[in-house]
Amino acid sequence: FQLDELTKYIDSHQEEYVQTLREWVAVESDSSDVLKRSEVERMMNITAEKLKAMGGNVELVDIGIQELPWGKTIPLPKVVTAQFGSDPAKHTVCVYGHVDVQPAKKEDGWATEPYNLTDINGNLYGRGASDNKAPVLAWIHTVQAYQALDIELPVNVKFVIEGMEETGSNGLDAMIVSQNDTFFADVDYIIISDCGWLSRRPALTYGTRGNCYFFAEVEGPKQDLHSGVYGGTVIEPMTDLIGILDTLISPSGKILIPGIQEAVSPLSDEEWKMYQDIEFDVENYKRKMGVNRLMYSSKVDLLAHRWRYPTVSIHGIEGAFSAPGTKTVIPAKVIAKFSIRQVPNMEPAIVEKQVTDYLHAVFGRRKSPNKLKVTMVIGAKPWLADTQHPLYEAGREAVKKVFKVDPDMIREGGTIPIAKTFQDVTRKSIIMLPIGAFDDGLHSQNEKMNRYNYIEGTKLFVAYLHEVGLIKKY
Ligand SMILES: C[C@H](N)C(=O)N[C@@H](Cc1c[nH]cn1)C(=O)O
Ligand SMILES: [Zn+2]
Ligand SMILES: [Zn+2]
Repeated sequence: FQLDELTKYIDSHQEEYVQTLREWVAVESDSSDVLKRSEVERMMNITAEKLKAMGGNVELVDIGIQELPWGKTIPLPKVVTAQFGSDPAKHTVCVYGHVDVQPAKKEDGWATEPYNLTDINGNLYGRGASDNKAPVLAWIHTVQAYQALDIELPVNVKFVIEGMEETGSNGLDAMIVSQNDTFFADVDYIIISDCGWLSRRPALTYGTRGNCYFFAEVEGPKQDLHSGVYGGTVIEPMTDLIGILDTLISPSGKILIPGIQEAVSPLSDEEWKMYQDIEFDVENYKRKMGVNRLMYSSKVDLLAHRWRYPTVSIHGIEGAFSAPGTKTVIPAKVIAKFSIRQVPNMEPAIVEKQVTDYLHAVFGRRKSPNKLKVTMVIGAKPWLADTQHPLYEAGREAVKKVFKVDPDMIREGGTIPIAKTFQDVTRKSIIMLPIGAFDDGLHSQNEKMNRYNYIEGTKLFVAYLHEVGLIKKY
């Protein structure tokens, strides 16, 4: 296996790889903002063109429309599929990734322009750099490196690249179902590189949490009111909303919604031991976040609550006054956005009912004349893999070859909404092979991808394809 040759090729092309990442980051492909939809479309076209230029069999698949909360519809961004090689004697892997991003504005507190990739001491700052543009590019460059050196690909490689992951992968489930007997028929394994390591040690990821994302809307007066003129006489929607939000989770992190905590299996002795053996520097974790105390102090508790217990997060309130200044208004309608990260044994449909029933019961006790509406807008399931599968063995070997260490076996607290659908519909095995660093700041200000992770990650992918090619084909 010509790993040295491929490694040299990757090293000598790193400036070109960074430049392509710069071009990709410059596209504001924020899928949560419908006004940016044309940018997401542009990003899908750029991705398709890149794969076509490499000789792939590429399609832009129409996945229908998105229903917006206010009754309108808009087309969903097309999904890019591509294929390199169709040798029946080889395994076929399907690499999944996304090229949409979370929102970002300089005034959120970025030190650099979020859509202008900026290299500071080998940190490539930019929205979507780590989540998930660089890892997608690293996979594309992997195929390109094999092609450029005229080294036969050890496996057939397919790609599924989408533009709606950050809003729950709308439309992708249906596409997988409809193409299960066509595009996915000859796929043996699915590879996802959309998460990060836990420390400086490379890792293989075997689980993700799901996410149930809710809107809770409280509507009262027909329009906003002067708080001096009307305050004290009107029952304020915001007060109702804050009141019910405060009943979701206790200050010590206990979820108060009946049925949620009860569905979760306790940590087994084996898991406890595994977590205990993982390298995880709690002090560094706190320092990186800029906090002096966490919800738990032990490493095992922290990892368990990050990976395999559910949690509630409150993200924001639409309609609330949030600009600088001192506007004295009583908002007429406010919509809270909160989500529950769930774990195996929890079902989004059941969580939806538990949350809706509970909030209506709590709201009912307030005897408010205002109206409450609770909607679950994303119901993404958790995912768990079999770490004894040859895909993981191949991962361990590839990490050892490239980084000269054994990988950590970790779970991811975040969600890859489509992972469980891939598993259930295609019945193929999945591996998550992350290349992001532990401190990349996904979804946050100053997101970055380390040049080191980007380039060494590409080498890892090159080695990984070789290892998968060695798995016995029955
Ligand atoms: C882990 C992955 N890179 C990611 O950031 N996923 C998002 C997906 C999501 C879940 N609900 C809405 N979007 C995440 O975990 O927040
Ligand atoms: Zn992602
Ligand atoms: Zn993300």
